Amino acid sequence: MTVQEAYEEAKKSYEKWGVDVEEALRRLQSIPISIHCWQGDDIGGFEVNANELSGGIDVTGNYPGKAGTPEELRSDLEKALSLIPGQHRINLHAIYAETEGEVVDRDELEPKHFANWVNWAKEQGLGLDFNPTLFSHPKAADDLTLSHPNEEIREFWINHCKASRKIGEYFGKELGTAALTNIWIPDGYKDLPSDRLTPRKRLKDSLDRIFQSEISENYNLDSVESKLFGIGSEAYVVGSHEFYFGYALQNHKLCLLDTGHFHPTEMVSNKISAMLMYTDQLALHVSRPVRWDSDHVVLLDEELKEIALELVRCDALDQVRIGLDFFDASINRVAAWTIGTRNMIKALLYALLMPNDHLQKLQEEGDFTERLTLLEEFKTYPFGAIWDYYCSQMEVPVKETWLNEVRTYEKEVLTKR
Ligand SMILES: C[C@H](O)[C@H](O)[C@@H](O)C(=O)CO
Ligand SMILES: [Mn+2]
Repeated sequence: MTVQEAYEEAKKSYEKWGVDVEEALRRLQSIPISIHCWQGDDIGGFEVNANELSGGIDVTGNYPGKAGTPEELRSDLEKALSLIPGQHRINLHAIYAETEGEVVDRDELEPKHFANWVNWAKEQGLGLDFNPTLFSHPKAADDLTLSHPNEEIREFWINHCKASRKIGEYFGKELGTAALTNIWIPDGYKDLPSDRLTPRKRLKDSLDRIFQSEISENYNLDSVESKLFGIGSEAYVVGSHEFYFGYALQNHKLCLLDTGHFHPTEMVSNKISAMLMYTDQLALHVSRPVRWDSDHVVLLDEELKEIALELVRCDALDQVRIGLDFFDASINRVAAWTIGTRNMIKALLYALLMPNDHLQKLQEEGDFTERLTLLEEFKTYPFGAIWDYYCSQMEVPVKETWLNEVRTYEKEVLTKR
């Protein structure tokens, strides 16, 4: 059976339940995923005086072929993008600035240091998102930044975040699509704090100062990313979920939920509808924690499907900025991007193909037997045939054939680095 024939058959099964498959595919095509550039070089970046990775995050593995220059990173991204259906965004960190050999400290970064990224994004038809980098720097050596008791250090990081918002604004203006500039800080303590409040007061003050200058939301949106713990901040994290959700609500910012930043049994899928009662925009870092915030490559697992289902059921696809955040150096990095991003898109397709209106009605009527029956039976509906057809329509490889392209790229490009 051809991909087309399998699709036609599969389509009929979904249509029996009133699912508009063509509309689902049209909708899927319009959802951009923000792909994190840092999977390509183990969060190394291109600073002239680069420092060791810090901030309580870690990349494990030593797979050969890591990108060592901006050109290599862009080439690897292009390869991954050629295997992923749809038009997407690339998420950059400040450490990916290109300063032509000049040492430019982070508080002095300017839009011009990202001009090559912008030109490349224009050529590729991509949007760009941004993150100030508040780790891997001598002024973050003690893993304290925006909550630092030393005013000079805190000021340095405030200025870095202000500079970052201007870079986000520049992306938005140049590319015609608002950048999301996301602040994540490592601040916290390894052991029990004797004062939880004072660092949080300082963080709030820092954020107020960072966001003082108005930037049009047509160009830049700001998000704040919470965390539960990191390596070296096991006992206390200043920017906790409650802290940032409150801040985001009060200051009209986006609260960013990283799926690896909660207790192991606490599910982000269960938070989306609750938070959307009080805010009209959210952001996600989809990751995969294994025992801890390990940032494994995203799988098409139950939680990923549940997140996608929530976005569809809440009609929130235009309200939630979907970004990825994983870094695995134990496998081919282009394959890591491809697997994780294809899985995110697959989960969205899975959710769009559910008879959601009917399932909602069943719940309202109290028919939990049919609700459970359908939720389970749809797991084995011929979703794969629709996915294959989507890939072929979007001119990317069908099924696992994309791996041949990665293998060829590895042989011809990556192993020669
Ligand atoms: C590199 C990223 O900014 C970082 O992973 C951050 O988003 C995070 O999740 C830290 O745990
Ligand atoms: Mn994250």
